[in-house]
Amino acid sequence: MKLSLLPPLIISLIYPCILFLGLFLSAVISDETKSYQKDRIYLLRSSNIINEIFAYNGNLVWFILFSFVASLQIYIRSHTFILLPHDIVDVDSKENVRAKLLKEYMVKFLLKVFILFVCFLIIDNIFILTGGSCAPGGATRSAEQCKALGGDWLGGFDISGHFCFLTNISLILWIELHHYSKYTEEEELQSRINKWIKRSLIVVEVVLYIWMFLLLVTSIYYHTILEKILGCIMGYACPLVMYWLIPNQPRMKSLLYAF
Ligand SMILES: CCCCCCCC/C=C\CCCCCCCC(=O)SCCNC(=O)CCNC(=O)[C@H](O)C(C)(C)COP(=O)(O)O
Ligand SMILES: Nc1ncnc2c1ncn2[C@@H]1O[C@H](COP(=O)(O)O)[C@@H](OP(=O)(O)O)[C@H]1O
Repeated sequence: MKLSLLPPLIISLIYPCILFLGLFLSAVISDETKSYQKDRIYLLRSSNIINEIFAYNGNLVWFILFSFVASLQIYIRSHTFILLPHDIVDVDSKENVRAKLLKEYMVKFLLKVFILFVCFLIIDNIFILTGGSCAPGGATRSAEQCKALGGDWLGGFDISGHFCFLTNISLILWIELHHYSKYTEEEELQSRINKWIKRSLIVVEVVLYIWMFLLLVTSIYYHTILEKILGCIMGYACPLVMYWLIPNQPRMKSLLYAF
């Protein structure tokens, strides 16, 4: 069963499930065992290559995958116009569809950047306000910049950036994959999709599963319970705005989206 065929509401339940599974495992595994495992098992360390590539460079990974899925949707939706008899659809409407969809995806990208910027502004300032800082003596108020400066982000209430970030970027891709799967199914286009596109979509889903794995590790081995729960809740900021708030505001939807 392809997860992307499930309704977005069902897909969005994946992340609380990962959180609570991790919280359960974290509760049944002793702190000594968790500490021993983090020291001995490479994939549980903060410096592991999967965390470095898919979390710390997650924005680049996400941008590549989002650009692919967006381009695919723009192509397939305007391509469907080409399949219709020209007396129904003229070239202008095909170009018009492409322009509208391009605008929609540029807006979605900007919204993701802006919403994550606000989320991490909140996370980092709560950390600072609760006594946290970048050590040694770093003046930065950003966890990301602190890490870039080689500092240690210590001492405050540290809402999980991994849960906030990876849940947001994953849900955007899951919902776009759902829109694509639903459209190709409705238009009976599956047989017309070449194997390279199908293989590329599998790569997108593999990355989504890698992000799920990272979040399970986060939930078992890192942070306090409340830091993870709040991080997971903040993980719904982008999908709520992009796929619920705007689509349910007709004027905003017509201004910002294609249809
Ligand atoms: C017309 C459409 C309307 C759109 C709305 C306005 C659009 C305007 C666009 C932008 C507005 C200005 C916003 C400024 C953006 C400046 C660029 C940024 O700073 S975006 C950065 C957001 N932050 C992230 O993406 C953080 C990613 N997080 C990480 O990489 C973290 O290191 C980690 C989560 C992987 C690990 O966290 P840590 O706590 O362990 O360090
Ligand atoms: N799945 C995971 N794998 C490895 N390290 C993780 C992780 N989830 C969180 N961490 C580490 O836990 C710390 C806080 O993460 P976050 O706030 O993003 O949830 C970060 O370590 P550092 O403090 O060494 O950067 C981060 O790398």
